[in-house]
Amino acid sequence: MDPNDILALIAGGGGVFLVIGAGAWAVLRGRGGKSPDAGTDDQQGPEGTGSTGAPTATKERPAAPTWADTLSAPAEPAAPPAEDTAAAPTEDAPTAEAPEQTAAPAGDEATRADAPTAAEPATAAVEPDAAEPAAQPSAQESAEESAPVEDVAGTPTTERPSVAVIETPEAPQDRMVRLRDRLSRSGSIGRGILGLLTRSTVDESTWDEIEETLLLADLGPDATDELLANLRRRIQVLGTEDPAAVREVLREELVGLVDPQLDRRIAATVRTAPDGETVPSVILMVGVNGTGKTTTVGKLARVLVAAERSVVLGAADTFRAAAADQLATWGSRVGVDTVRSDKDGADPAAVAFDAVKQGIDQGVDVVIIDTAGRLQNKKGLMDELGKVRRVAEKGLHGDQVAEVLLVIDATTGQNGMQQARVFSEAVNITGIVLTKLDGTAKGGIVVNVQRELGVPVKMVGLGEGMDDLTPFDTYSFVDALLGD
Ligand SMILES: Nc1nc2c(ncn2[C@@H]2O[C@H](COP(=O)(O)OP(=O)(O)OP(=O)(O)O)[C@@H](O)[C@H]2O)c(=O)[nH]1
Repeated sequence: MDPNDILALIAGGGGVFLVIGAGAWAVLRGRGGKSPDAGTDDQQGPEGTGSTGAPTATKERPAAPTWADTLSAPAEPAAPPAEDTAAAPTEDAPTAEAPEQTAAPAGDEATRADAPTAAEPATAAVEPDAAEPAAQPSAQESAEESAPVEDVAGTPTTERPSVAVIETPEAPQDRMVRLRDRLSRSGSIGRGILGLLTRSTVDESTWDEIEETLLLADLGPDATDELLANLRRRIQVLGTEDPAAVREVLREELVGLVDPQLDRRIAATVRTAPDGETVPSVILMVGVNGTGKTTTVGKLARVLVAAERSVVLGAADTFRAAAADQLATWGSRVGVDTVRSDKDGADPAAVAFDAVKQGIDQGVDVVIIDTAGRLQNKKGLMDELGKVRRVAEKGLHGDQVAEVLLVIDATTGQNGMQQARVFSEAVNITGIVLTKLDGTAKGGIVVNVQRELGVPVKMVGLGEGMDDLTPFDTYSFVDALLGD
């Protein structure tokens, strides 16, 4: 992106925060050169400037990440495939291991872009499990090995798009502007709290009201306690006479909670498998039915096509017959093939296998697999998602699924959080897509879900439209919460 465009974007979004220092600008320019799509319009680096992430260090505001930044996760697989079910916890013992692994290390974002570490989200969630090495397949795997997948899948078919009607997705900058608009329209945590904090007297009942506001906004108890403690401390020193200063304190604290340091990139290019073969990045889309999985797969396919990545879609949501049609329609609009079964209720794992196979045969960058979310209990969910993943990986020449993105409906509050927990215990999630953020005033769920699952929100859905998907940007999000 042209530097003037970046400035225009920032200035258009929030004059209050026009504090881009020369250092931040230099970092932005420097990181632009590392974009894999250098020379295109979208060259700023990912959010986070290499600052420590402490609230007081967030005055500088880097430009929002573009799709080019977001689709730039390291392409090389770091480890042999893991066994999901081996690592999965029992019904009574929720796991806490995924969170630490997937948070990006604090430090220089620009360095990480060039030198991926094992702790990065694109690879960390598929670390080998010592208890059950991939070289010793389980009984379940052996059974899967001996059963030809076509038997359970029906005949795999590929829905080929008509070439005449391929659409061009909207530019990323426009999405950012809409993100701000829609969030600020849907109400704001920040405005309510600011009103309370700038009262002439901020007493205990005021703090109680602030706490209630934060909890109602789905921030979650831990983050609420932390924010309250920090605000109390800082407001005590600062006083409440200067509304602009109070607002800045609140902004800094919210930015710290949302955490600009998290690595929100998505693996979306071909990778070299352990045996030297070139394979696509496989993205598994999981989540409860109705959260927006199929829609998000369609939107993401558009984004990828706009970024000149080749894509195959896998309709592994075989529970709902219309889901495959829905997916094929999305694909056809941007010239992307959809692999599906001709049999209702076919084995989703077999469809995933076929999609990966076709992706490899066609030499595409990305295979996105849509899954069903209708599972009665955690055991069923683990079995199904574990199998989809394992079978998809059978064709990957020793590589692993690159991303498992959990789609969460932001309007579902605590219910959505509970579902998110179950999914993250069933399969190692590498990132979250928060949909329907356009329809809720409860933006606090971003903080809550990141803390709870230990993985970053990577994208947000802002409507039912084809281009209503955007990379998540901490600073735009916090500005939107604060309102203008
Ligand atoms: N407002 C809004 N609606 C959305 C968003 N994302 C998806 N939807 C809508 O949510 C509804 C469900 O979306 P689907 O993509 O079918 O959900 P799914 O998770 O695939 O559901 P199943 O196929 O039943 O598992 C549709 O009406 C979508 O248009 C969003 O970001 N904002």
